[in-house]
Amino acid sequence: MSGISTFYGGKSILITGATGFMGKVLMEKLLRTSPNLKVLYILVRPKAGQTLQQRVFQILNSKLFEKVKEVCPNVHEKIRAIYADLSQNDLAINKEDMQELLSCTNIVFHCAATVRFDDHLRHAMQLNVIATQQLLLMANQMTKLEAFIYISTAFSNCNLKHIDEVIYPCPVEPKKIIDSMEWLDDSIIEEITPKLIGDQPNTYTYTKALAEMVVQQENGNLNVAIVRPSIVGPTWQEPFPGWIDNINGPTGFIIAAGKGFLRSIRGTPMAVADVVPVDTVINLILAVGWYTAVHRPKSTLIYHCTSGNMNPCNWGKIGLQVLATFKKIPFERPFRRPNVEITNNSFTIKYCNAVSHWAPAIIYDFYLGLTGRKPRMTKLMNRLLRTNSRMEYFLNRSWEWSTYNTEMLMFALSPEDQKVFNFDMRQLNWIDYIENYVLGIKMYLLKEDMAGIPEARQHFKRLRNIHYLFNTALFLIVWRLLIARSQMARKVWFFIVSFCYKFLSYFRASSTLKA
Ligand SMILES: CCCCCCCCCCCCCCCCCCCC(=O)SCCNC(=O)CCNC(=O)[C@H](O)C(C)(C)COP(=O)(O)OP(=O)(O)OC[C@H]1O[C@@H](n2cnc3c(N)ncnc32)[C@H](O)[C@@H]1OP(=O)(O)O
Ligand SMILES: NC(=O)C1=CN([C@@H]2O[C@H](COP(=O)(O)OP(=O)(O)OC[C@H]3O[C@@H](n4cnc5c(N)ncnc54)[C@H](OP(=O)(O)O)[C@@H]3O)[C@@H](O)[C@H]2O)C=CC1
Repeated sequence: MSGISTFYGGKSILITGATGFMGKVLMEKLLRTSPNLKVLYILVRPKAGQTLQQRVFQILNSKLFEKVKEVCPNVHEKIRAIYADLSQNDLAINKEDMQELLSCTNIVFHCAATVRFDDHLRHAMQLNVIATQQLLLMANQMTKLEAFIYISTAFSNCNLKHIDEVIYPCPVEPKKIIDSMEWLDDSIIEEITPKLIGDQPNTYTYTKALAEMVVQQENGNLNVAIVRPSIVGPTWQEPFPGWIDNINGPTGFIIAAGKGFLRSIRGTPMAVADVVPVDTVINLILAVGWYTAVHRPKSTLIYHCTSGNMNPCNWGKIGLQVLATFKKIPFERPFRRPNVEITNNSFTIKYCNAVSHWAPAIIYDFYLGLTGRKPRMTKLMNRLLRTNSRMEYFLNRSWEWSTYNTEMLMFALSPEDQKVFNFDMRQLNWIDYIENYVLGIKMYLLKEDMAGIPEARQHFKRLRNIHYLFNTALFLIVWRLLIARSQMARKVWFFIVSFCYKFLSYFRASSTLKA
């Protein structure tokens, strides 16, 4: 039996962000490997017209939880959804619930955050920093608490090139920024944001760095650890490969490429693509929870969950593999044949933007307008290019993260735990992973039927033929115009035709002689 699974048995565990991408995988793994855990408290807010219960019901009835139900049929009873809104100062948890949390919780996994790069600093501060402070305040009053695990990001110090598993001080103390949020109005905050965030690329990485400082400063005597994953991708192995449910990070680009909207991405092909599978991240988080509670390290340990140092891949390779996979597993009804170049060449970018992005979008919108439908392609193109510009910072740089603590933890695990809670990135085969990534997007995000693949392949062939036909026609038209207007073009044309004629005559003569 796995020691980590046994450890979580009988425990009351509080998870924030359980309805998010990583939170769902965290709940799934906990319930599947420790079905005898006491209770999972999850802090949830109502959303999109759904109550807390409806949201939980929907999650538990999704494909992700199918295996859990086999080992833990009473899974619904194990989850206690508690109303909370992390954007409110007291987290909006009612008194009775608060009492129960304070007296029963053994472990806290704090995953909730706003992961938008361009959030208003006030909102990002509230969610990522102030809510973390509030949770620490609660944690300090939890009588049975064994460990508090904060999920940060490997990019919280992306202004540095080499990042160690330490907390780096921020230029302005988090407390000062928190205080200033109370009296500064939104427009002033907007004005001073670039100055405050300094060499951080956005409010997300900035507030995650501040939150780490808050965790360090306000942890009292708690057993605290911080996990820093890099770019989290779909599941690698568990509960099945390729599961994903949002379009963050590279996923949105893969969809836009597969549907034929996106033809070029501004980035450096050789830059390291530090993607880590979500199940690997969750395995590390659970191992960290166990280690922190059982071994009680004297200081706050930080664990990097990255791939670049152990098993690097770059954006260029990912792009090529994604394109190769589209041939095997095409998306349905693409706008054009998928073909993407990741480049920093400004001529190529400008050419692609004009010819491959804006021109088809404008023509298509014109066609939609003519046929009485609402134009939408130029709007979509605008958003895609804006998203690319927001991600550019991460697509043009490579970082080195040290992973001593993560490696130390790997050795601290029993052989059984190393298997059940595997976070060894060296074992990842990128080709298989990317293939499952594309497949997962098709099945779980786009909800396309696999039975439609032969038809999609036919559609691809038609698009390819249209592409060749269009290019040939374009070439002939341009050439015809050139010949009509330029003496030089006529000479070149005459030379090519006479060369071909001579070559053919020579070929025919030599074959007649042989016969
Ligand atoms: C052959 C293809 C090969 C492809 C491979 C190469 C691709 C390389 C991509 C590399 C990306 C690198 C990312 C690195 C990130 C590292 C940072 C650290 C990791 C983390 O800790 S955080 C988790 C990740 N966070 C995010 O990914 C950002 C979240 N999103 C945002 O911040 C905002 O959405 C964004 C991108 C700033 C856009 O904001 P805005 O313009 O206000 O638009 P909306 O949010 O309202 O969305 C509008 C529209 O766009 C869709 N959308 C959102 N995100 C993406 C996306 N990543 N790709 C494509 N489309 C996206 C969104 O759904 C909306 O569509 P609607 O139709 O609903 O209007
Ligand atoms: N995904 C990635 O690539 C990476 C993520 N991380 C970190 O991992 C953690 C989880 O990320 P991920 O799962 O991708 O993020 P998601 O955006 O998928 O999930 C965010 C979670 O936070 C919750 N949340 C947001 N606002 C509130 C609020 N006001 N009140 C209550 N809950 C709220 C969301 O709830 P709701 O469903 O109601 O919106 C959701 O459950 C974050 O801390 C992030 O910084 C770190 C590195 C990379």
